[in-house]
Amino acid sequence: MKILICGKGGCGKSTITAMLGKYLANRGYRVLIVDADESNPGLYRMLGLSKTKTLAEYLGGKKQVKAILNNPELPKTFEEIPEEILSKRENLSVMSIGKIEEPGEGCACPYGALAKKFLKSLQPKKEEIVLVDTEAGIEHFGRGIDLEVDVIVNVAEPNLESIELSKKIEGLAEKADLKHVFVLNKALPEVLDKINVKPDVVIPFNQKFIYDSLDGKEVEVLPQIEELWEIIKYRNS
Ligand SMILES: Nc1ncnc2c1ncn2[C@@H]1O[C@H](COP(=O)(O)OP(=O)(O)OP(=O)(O)O)[C@@H](O)[C@H]1O
Repeated sequence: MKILICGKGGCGKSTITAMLGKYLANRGYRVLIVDADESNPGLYRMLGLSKTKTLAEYLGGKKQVKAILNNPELPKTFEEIPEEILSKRENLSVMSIGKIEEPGEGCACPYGALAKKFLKSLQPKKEEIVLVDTEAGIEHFGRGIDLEVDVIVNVAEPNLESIELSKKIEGLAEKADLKHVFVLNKALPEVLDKINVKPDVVIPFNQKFIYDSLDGKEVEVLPQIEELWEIIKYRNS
């Protein structure tokens, strides 16, 4: 199964991706986390893993990626993914599509196109799960990355802008006939009375995440992730 995690900037996409990845790996699934956010540095830290070469670097850099996109030979199975782009712990792996590193290096579109082709090519087996952590906003819908996954996890935090964006994501997912799960993250007591949407899963505000982030520690899996996984499975059945 391929699952994409999206939402407004800072709503907790990487935190939820990391928690879900760790939870599923502990349950015995083979998990591949694909970092498709061209600017996000936090995901590897949250998993307690170190960074590796990106897929774009492995292919020879951005210029090379543009050429390869016309005729890509990309992995179809987990086994075909080059070891040097994977950071691993037991049955949990993480890889990155490509990062913006230099001022004036141009837009991230080639990385978006590469992410789409990579996800289209990769066909996970029954006990294999691919989790895609996207960049903030809805650019990935425009790029068609969402069309390559089975379920979308739409994350919002309790502020008007984040909830409005999640409603837009819900509308786009419905238009494209995509299965989706709505998660309200960083929820504070009584916040549900103040918002006009009903989340599938509510993840509470957890002060420990702030300290863990400052201390460079990996995230601990909250109990609500089990509920999230049950709903994902149900929506995908
Ligand atoms: N449930 C939570 N309670 C408290 N803090 C949280 C919670 N979830 C995430 N955070 C914190 O919010 C911040 C942003 O989280 P995260 O990096 O996961 O968001 P993101 O949506 O991936 O961000 P970006 O859009 O920059 O990629 C981090 O400091 C993280 O520790």
